Amino acid sequence: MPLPLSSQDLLVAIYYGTPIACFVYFGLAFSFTVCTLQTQDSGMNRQRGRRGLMITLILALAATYFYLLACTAIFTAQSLALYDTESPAWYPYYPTWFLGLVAEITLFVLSDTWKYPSSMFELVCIIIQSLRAGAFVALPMICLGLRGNISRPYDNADAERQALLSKRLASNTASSDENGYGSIETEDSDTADNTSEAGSEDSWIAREQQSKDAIAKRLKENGNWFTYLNGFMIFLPYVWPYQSKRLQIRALLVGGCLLASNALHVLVPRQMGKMVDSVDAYIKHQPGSSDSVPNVWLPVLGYALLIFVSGGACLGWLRRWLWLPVEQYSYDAISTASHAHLMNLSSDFHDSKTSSDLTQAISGGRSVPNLLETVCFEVVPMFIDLAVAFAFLSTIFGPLMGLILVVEAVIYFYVTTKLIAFRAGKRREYIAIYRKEWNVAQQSLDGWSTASLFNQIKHEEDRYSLAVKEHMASQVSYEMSTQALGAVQGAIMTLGLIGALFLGVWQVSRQGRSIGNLTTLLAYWAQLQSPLQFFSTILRTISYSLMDAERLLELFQTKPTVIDRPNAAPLNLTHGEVEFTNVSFAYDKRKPTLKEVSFSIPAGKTVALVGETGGGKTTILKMIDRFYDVKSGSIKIDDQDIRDVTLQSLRAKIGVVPQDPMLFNDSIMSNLRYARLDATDEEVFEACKAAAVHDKIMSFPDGYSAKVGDRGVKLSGGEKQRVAIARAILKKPELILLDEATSAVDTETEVQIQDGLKVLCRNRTTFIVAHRLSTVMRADRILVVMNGEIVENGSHDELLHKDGKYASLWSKQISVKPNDSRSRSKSPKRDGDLINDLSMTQQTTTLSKWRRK
Ligand SMILES: Nc1ncnc2c1ncn2[C@@H]1O[C@H](COP(=O)(O)OP(=O)(O)OP(=O)(O)O)[C@@H](O)[C@H]1O
Repeated sequence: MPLPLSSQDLLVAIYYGTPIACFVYFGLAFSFTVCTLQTQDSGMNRQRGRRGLMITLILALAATYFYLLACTAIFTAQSLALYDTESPAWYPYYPTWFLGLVAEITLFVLSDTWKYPSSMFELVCIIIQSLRAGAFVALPMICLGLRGNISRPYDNADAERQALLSKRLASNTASSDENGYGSIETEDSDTADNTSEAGSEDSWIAREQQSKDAIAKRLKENGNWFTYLNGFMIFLPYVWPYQSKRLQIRALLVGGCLLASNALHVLVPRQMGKMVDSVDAYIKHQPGSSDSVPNVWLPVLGYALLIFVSGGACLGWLRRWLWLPVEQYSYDAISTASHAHLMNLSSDFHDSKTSSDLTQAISGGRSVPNLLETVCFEVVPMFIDLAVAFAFLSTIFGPLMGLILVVEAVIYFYVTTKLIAFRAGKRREYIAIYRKEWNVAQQSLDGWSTASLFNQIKHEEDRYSLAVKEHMASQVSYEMSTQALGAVQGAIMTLGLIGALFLGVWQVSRQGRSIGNLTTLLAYWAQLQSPLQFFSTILRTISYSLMDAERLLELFQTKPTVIDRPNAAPLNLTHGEVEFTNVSFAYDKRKPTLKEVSFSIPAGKTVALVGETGGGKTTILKMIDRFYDVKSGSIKIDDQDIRDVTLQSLRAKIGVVPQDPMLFNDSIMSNLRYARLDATDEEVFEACKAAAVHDKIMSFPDGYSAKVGDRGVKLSGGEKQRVAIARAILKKPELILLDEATSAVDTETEVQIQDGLKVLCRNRTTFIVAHRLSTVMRADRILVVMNGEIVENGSHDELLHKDGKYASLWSKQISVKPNDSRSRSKSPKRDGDLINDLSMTQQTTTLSKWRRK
């Protein structure tokens, strides 16, 4: 019985509309769950059997729809999503099953064939339709059964919005074979366990893992990708030129160029089709017919024009020209901001980072503009291209052609993402082995003299040769996995092209479509493949840029711990009296470094800090120039708490000679002038003479212009220390901190330096840290620092008299026991020298004198 027209229309509408509605709904809802990290609960993986049943049922559904590609696509996508998601949120699934059920029942009822099945085929169709309806009912029931089982042991309210990261990323504890959706599917996402293993050996891998963990942690805290990405808004002022209208216009014009490129991606193949059609019409034109002769040159000109506009000579060039200043603006803004931020962070930050961490943090500054450029210039145009292509191909060749494209793209993206994750393990292994080879080479070359001394050159050769072989083997494995990725991608694209060609050729040969249309299809299809080919590169760029951006964000969120208080005044240093009151401090709160340290140093006096190594002497100096702030208590200079004065004014008044002076890789002159940039050459020479280093410098072939090498490696330890002393003298500070300033010089040079130091320290409050007690015995006050406490305080004579810790240290240094009776001569006379290495006889005499008293 023929159906009324309205029922026919309804049938067609349901037949085609339902899969489209399901496709759109599932796509959007699933994407939303991914972006908001929504999951059901973590108990789902215990129900693997039932989940497997659901996946099988959905795949069977997909297979039964072989004649309706959209349905096959949607149910295949559902089963893949379910397979990939450990704890899925179900709302993207239920409505599609419900719609499927309603559509099946409606089609079943309206088609009437169930009443009078006229053939075996129709009977089979009825049975399949019934089974499908049954599956649509069974699926939610299995699902509800799962939820019922899960809700018992788990608190659903809490679990409802758990982050669906792969376990490793989310918690950094358990390992998981599967990546949850919502996780960052980076190249390395499946090889975390290897990472932690290699991490201890390879800082690069460890750093990468740290960034991933940071991303996972912040993602979990934020609850969804939108808020997570919103965290990067802190960088917006550095990326978007707020201050410059000119640059803003340029950026907008670049957007225009991109849209023009999208349009040209359609127009060029379309024009090619027109060109072919015009040539075809020209060939077919009958001489003498009433139709005008088709113009073949106009379409050619049009095509040539479009090709020119879309090429690097026009649009490409224009886009680059417009964008370059914007790119430079963001590079300038973000690099200088991150450098300035780093330079203003406090000691606790700098002490905890390696120099490569810090330089990477600055170079990572490019990551944010990179990320934005990749998304704006590659990802967004690629998706616009695909959307336009879907619309264009569906219009010209019908919805089936559009569907072929969508299916190809979805499969391509899915498989590429999975294969990239697989390849990541190989890549990590390859990089680790490559770096190992490099390390072996470097170590053996660096250790050439040791290898020669121990006659191990052959051993080093074998070691390197083995490392090269391992490298080669791993390269084969990595290259093959890369080729496999390319091969699978190529196969998917070829299958897509074959599908499109079959449909196109069929339409041209059987449905009278023009040959130009086929040309358009071929050209357009080929053009669409190129952005897809770069998808894996884009994915990797995004993944690395995101990691770098995360590091940069962490850096920007780190605040300096030592800062000027509001209304801090400049330090008014009149005399230089220093007072510590109950100062406590700890680098790590689990282990106190200074405990209730109190002492007072009158203006212009010299105080020496002595005691066991690691006792806290250097820390006391670091507290004075506020490399760290006290945790409790206070430090006052001339009655001003140093936390109430500006950092700049405090450090301007202090001259430091550190334990291990750091010199810049520049000339000696530049290093010396660093103390006072406007110092004249004569002043520098005077300072160097005072530090007994002038003659030494003059003996270098390049004199003061000699380069000191990285961190001053080209100078001996003693030369470096003397340059550091000269630098401190040049600064003309009012308070002086000498941290084992002469530990690396010989006794003779030390005697030379003492004159310079005498000049430097005269009438200035001076702190000296020293291990050689003979160098500080003339100090006005000696503080013995043990385990973070001042255990003794007094002059050299007083402390020897006390017969305590200092006396014991002194006796050890001069190799006599406290009650040794060998020495009975007189104490050395005070000559006012600050630093003086006494002869052994003198030292022994001094101690013995006090023992006798
Ligand atoms: N930046 C830091 N972070 C963590 N701990 C630190 C840091 N600097 C020093 N320490 C620890 O603090 C303690 C005191 O160190 P400090 O350098 O003040 O000792 P010191 O008395 O000067 O030793 P030395 O005579 O060997 O120079 C030591 O246990 C040291 O390991």
